[in-house]
Amino acid sequence: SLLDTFDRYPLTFGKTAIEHLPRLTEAVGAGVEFYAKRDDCNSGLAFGGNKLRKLEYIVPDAIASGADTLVSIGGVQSNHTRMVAATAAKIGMKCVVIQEKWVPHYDAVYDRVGNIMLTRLMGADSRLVDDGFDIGIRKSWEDAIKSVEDAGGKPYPIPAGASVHKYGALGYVGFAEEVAEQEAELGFTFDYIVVCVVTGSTQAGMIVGFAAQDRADRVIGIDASGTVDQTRDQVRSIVDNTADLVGLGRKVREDEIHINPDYAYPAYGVPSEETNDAIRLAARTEAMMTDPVYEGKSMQGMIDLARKGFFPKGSKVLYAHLGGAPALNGYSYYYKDG
Ligand SMILES: Cc1ncc(COP(=O)(O)O)c(CNC2(C(=O)O)CC2)c1O
Repeated sequence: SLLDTFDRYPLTFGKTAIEHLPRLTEAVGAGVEFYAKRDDCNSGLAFGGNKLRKLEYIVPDAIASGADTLVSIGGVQSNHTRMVAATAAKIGMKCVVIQEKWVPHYDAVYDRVGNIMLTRLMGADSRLVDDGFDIGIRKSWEDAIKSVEDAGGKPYPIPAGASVHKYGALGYVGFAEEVAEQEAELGFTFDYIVVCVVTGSTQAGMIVGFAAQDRADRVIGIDASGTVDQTRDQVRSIVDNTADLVGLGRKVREDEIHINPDYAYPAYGVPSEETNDAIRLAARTEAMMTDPVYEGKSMQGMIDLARKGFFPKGSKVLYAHLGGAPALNGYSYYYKDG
């Protein structure tokens, strides 16, 4: 394995299930077989999700550093900060998370349900800040790190989505290896993997992992940031850093990195009617819950691309479900009539 020399701190139940989605396949009727790999059901830690797969390779470094406080950042309904809070609770560290105003919302309960409620219940110090959406390094996060030091604590910084962290993509290198193992059991291989991309190390890890299997170009990223140039740059740099770190032995080519910008509209964290239609279709055909910020948009993209013939007839498409359902509670006004 490309990960033999890296320590992993178990935060998940191990291999995540791959399931066939026959009713969604039939409803879309594009001659493409849909499957899902359920990283949204990967752990008992506060409803799980993709960040726990990433954090398994970050926690050993945090413990080795002698830190006592994990410090991270996200939007008000960030899944990432919820999973950092869960990790801190599980490993016995304190947690400070910055929740920036990444989404122009109008629901009165947006900052007290879903992810931020879970984060608070797990004892994290969740600090609301008015700064807007940006996947980059933020002053609010740097100030939080300093505030922990000023209070005599030992902070361990984790950037947004744990993406630009040195080890931030290793978890999803492992995802690619896991898929190959499961394909051997299934007796077939997937033609495409569809994944939501925002801060980038989920898709970047998959690209490096699948590059070792000569199929990096089968990873189709669906941007949900709405700032796709910044996301693309970040994916590129994480791919290069991670390829070096794991010893891939070659550079991943530009034409092996696919990020589709067409489904992030109208803005980060704001679902379009088409996004909500995709959420409803997956819910009604497979009882599979996706969210209006992330997975609803990658589900919308996968369905639309299938309907447009992007995937050749007979293709087997694997949907990477990365989590996100708790945020639905901050968007109830969209679904009050079903
Ligand atoms: C459910 C879900 N699906 C996909 C993604 C995108 O993953 P990347 O950030 O690794 O590209 C997130 C991220 N969420 C962020 C957060 O703060 O929650 C990092 C942005 C996600 O939570």
